Amino acid sequence: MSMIADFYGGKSILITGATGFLGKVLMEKLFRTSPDLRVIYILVRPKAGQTLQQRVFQILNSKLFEKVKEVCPNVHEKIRAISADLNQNDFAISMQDMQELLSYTDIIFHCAATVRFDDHLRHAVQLNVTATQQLLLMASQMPNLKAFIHISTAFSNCNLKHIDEVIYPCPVEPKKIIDSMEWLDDAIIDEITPKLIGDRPNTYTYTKALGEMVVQQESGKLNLAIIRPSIVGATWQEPFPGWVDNVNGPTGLIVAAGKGFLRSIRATPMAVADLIPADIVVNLTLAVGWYTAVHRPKSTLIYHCTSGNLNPCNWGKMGIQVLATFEKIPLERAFRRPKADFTTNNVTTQYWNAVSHRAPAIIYDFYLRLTGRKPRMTKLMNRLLRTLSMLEYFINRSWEWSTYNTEMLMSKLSPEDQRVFNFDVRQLNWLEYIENYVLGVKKYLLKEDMAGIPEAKQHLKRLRNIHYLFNTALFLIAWRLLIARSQVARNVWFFIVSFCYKFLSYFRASSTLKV
Ligand SMILES: CCCCCCCCCCCCCCCCCCCCCCCCCCCC(=O)SCCNC(=O)CCNC(=O)[C@H](O)C(C)(C)COP(=O)(O)OP(=O)(O)OC[C@H]1O[C@@H](n2cnc3c(N)ncnc32)[C@H](O)[C@@H]1OP(=O)(O)O
Ligand SMILES: NC(=O)C1=CN([C@@H]2O[C@H](COP(=O)(O)OP(=O)(O)OC[C@H]3O[C@@H](n4cnc5c(N)ncnc54)[C@H](OP(=O)(O)O)[C@@H]3O)[C@@H](O)[C@H]2O)C=CC1
Repeated sequence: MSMIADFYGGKSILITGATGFLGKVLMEKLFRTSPDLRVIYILVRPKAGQTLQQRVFQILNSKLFEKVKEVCPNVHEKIRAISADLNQNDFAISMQDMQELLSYTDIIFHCAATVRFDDHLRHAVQLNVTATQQLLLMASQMPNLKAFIHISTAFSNCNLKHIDEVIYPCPVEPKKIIDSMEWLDDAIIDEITPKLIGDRPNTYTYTKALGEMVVQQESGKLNLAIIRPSIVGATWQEPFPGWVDNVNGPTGLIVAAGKGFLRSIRATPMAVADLIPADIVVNLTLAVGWYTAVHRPKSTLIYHCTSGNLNPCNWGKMGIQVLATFEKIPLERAFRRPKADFTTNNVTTQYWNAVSHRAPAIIYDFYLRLTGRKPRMTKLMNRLLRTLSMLEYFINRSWEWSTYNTEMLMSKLSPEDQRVFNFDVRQLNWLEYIENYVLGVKKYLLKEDMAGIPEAKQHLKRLRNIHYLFNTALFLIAWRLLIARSQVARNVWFFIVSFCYKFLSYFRASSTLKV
C-alpha cells in the first residue's frame, strides 16, 4: 500500500499552471494513483478562443490521460476548472468560487509562472512574484490547508556555481520591487532591469529568486516547501516514455536539429546537461506534498530536483545520441539532413551561423520567390538564432546542486512509495531516455506517424544527393573562376590533368600487357 497515494485520497487539491507542461503531468499522476481524491481545482484562464471547459476537455481527451480514464472513469467530475487570471487582483476569481476554494482546499501546488527568458520585468514580477504573494495570502485564509508546495527552478541562483538547498536573498527586497512596478513606466523599468537582475542572465531566473524570497517571508503559520527542478524534459517512464507537448528548453532544439534547421550550436560538450524528466519532478512534488503535510518540518524545506550530482551526463553525449536517433527515426519533411556540431568561440559561431544557418535560408527563400511562393526561411532562422543566444548561457556552464533534502526524503519513503513515486534519477539510463525523448517529440509533439519513416528516410537520401550535387557545382564554379583569374591555379590544374592522363595511359598500357 502506498502511503503517499493513500494520503491524497479524499483530498481537495488546488493546482495553478495545470494547463502547462508540468501541471498536466502532475494532474495525470494524481488521478492515476489516487483516483479517490475528492477534487482537483485548477485555476485556468480562457485562451486562444477556447473556453475553460474546452481547454479542460482537450487536456482530458489527450493521449496523456488515456490510462487515467481506465482507473478513474469519472475524472471529468473530479476536476473543477475555476476561471482565474493570475495577473489580476484576487486573480479575478468570483466570490462564490473563492469561497469554495478557501473552505475546501487541503493542498496547493503552485506551478503557474511565466517561463519566458525575455519577458518584460513588469510582467515577470506580476506572475512570478506578486501572484505568488497573493496565493500565499489566500492560503493563509484556508482553514483546512495542510501544505503549500511552490515550484521554483534550480536556476533561480544560477549566478552561483555551487547551490545549496537554502534561499539566497536578492539585494532588493521583493516588496520594494513589487511596489516600484506599480508606478515606474516601461522605459524606466527597461533601464533598471540589467542593474536589478545583476549577474543573472534574464528576468525569469531573477523573478523566480524573488518568488522564493516571498515564500519565505510570507510563510507565517503555513506548511511550505519549495521544489527546484533543473531543465525539465520529456517523461522518463510515466504514464509512458517520451511524452512532451511544448518546445521549451531542449525540446525546441531537438525539433530544430531533426528538421535540419539547427546545424551548429555554441555549447560546451563537456558541460553537465542537468536535465530532469517531468515524471521525476512530479513524483518528488507529490512526495514532498505528503511529507510536508504529514511530518510538518519546522522550517520551509527546499528540494533540488536535479540530475548532475547523482547521474551526470554532458551536452556532448546527449547531442550525439539525439543525432544517432534521427538516423534511425528521422522527422518528416526535413529542410536539411540532421547534422550538427558544437562551436566553442564567438568567431566560429558567427562563421557557422552565416554558412550553415543564414546562407541556406537565403538560398531557399530565393528559390521560394522564384517559384512564386512567400519566403519564410530567413525569418524562421533568425528566430532560431535568437533562441540559441538565449539558451547559450545554460549550455556553456556547469552547476553543482546539493541534494541533501531530496535524498533525505527518499530515505523516508516506504519501499512501495519508492517504487510508485520514484524520483531516484540514478536509475535513469541517459541514452535510452534520449532515444525515447526524440521518439516522443516525433509522436506526441509533432504528431508524426511512424508509418511515414520509410518516406522520411527517402527524403533524407534525396537531400543528401542534392547536397552532393550542390557542393560539386559550387566547387566547379569556384575552380573555373579561379583558373580564369590566377596563373598559379592554371598551372596546378594543368599539372593535375596531365598527371591523371599519364596515370590512365600507364594503367591502360599495363592492363594490355597482362592480356
Ligand atoms: C561533440 C559532439 C558533437 C555532436 C553535435 C551535437 C549538436 C547538437 C545537436 C542538437 C541536439 C540538441 C540536444 C541538446 C541540445 C541542448 C540544448 C538545451 C538547452 C536547454 C537550456 C534550457 C535552460 C533552461 C534553464 C531554466 C529552466 C527553467 O527553469 S524554465 C523552462 C525553460 N524555459 C524556456 O525554455 C523558455 C524559452 N523560451 C523563450 O524564452 C522564448 O520562447 C524565446 C525568447 C526563446 C523566443 O521568444 P520569441 O518571442 O522570439 O518567440 P516565441 O513566440 O516564444 O516562439 C517563436 C518560435 O520559436 C519557437 N521556440 C520557442 N522556444 C523555443 C526553444 N526553446 N527552442 C526552439 N524553438 C523555440 C516557437 O515554437 C516558435 O515557433 P513557431 O510556433 O513555429 O513560430
Ligand atoms: N519547464 C522547465 O524546464 C522548468 C520549469 N520550472 C517551473 O515549473 C513550473 C511549470 O513550468 P512549465 O509547466 O514548464 O511551464 P508552462 O509554460 O508549460 O506552464 C505555465 C502555466 O502557468 C499558467 N499561467 C501563466 N500565466 C498565467 C496567468 N496569468 N493566469 C493563470 N495561469 C497562468 C499557464 O497557463 P496557460 O496555459 O493559460 O498559459 C500554464 O498553465 C514553473 O513554475 C516553472 O518556473 C522549473 C524548472 C524547469
